[in-house]
Amino acid sequence: MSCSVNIKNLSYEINGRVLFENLNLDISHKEKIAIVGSNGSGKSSLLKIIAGLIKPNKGKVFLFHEEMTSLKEYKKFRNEIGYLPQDVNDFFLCPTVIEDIMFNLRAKGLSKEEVYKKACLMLEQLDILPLQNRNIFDLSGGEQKIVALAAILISEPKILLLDEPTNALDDEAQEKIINILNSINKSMIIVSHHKSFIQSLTPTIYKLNQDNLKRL
Ligand SMILES: Nc1ncnc2c1ncn2[C@@H]1O[C@H](COP(=O)(O)OP(=O)(O)OP(=O)(O)O)[C@@H](O)[C@H]1O
Repeated sequence: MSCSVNIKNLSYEINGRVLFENLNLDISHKEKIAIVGSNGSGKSSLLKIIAGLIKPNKGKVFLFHEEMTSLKEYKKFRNEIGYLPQDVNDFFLCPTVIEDIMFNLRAKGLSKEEVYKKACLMLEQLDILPLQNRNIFDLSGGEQKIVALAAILISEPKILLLDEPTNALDDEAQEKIINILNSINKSMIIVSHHKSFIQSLTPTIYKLNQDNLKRL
């Protein structure tokens, strides 16, 4: 089976505390998996390693069968990975919602008109079109989370790494996110404490527990 992400014997420790050791995980092309685990077990750290934001102490990460030997190596896959951090405060690059959502596609050289149309469509899909001219930093935490997700989804990355995507979202917004993520046929790793949310997205759930990943 073709794999998007392969993790081999990954170990990570921070401040002398081992978060995981010799961890292995394979995520197939277009497979969705969820990772659960108690607070501080290392779920966000694992996602950051896969996203190329921090380096593991040991082990290998392969993206699309290519080994990521250094953080620099991730550059060529920047457009293929959509990483939603748990805390989106530092995520945004532009002051207004519409500018931020348009940023990546504009940077790729697409015309302003084309990108604006796509951005409005994405905002409409997520039911946040009225927010388009708002200053991002005036938005609520939940609104910011949906805007960040819109900014990721518009670039159509091949792998989505979503850290607590429903954190701070009301029931209606959660339902919308579930529908959108279910309609996307991409590889996804979803970290969440929200059981029913996870179950509505994937039957493949792993628990990060006592240094290793166990399939539930
Ligand atoms: N930059 C850092 N400096 C020091 N300690 C860190 C750092 N990043 C993470 N940690 C520690 O590593 C441990 C794992 O953190 P991580 O955020 O990966 O856990 P988590 O499973 O995602 O937790 P939660 O479910 O609470 O979000 C925690 O004890 C955290 O305090």
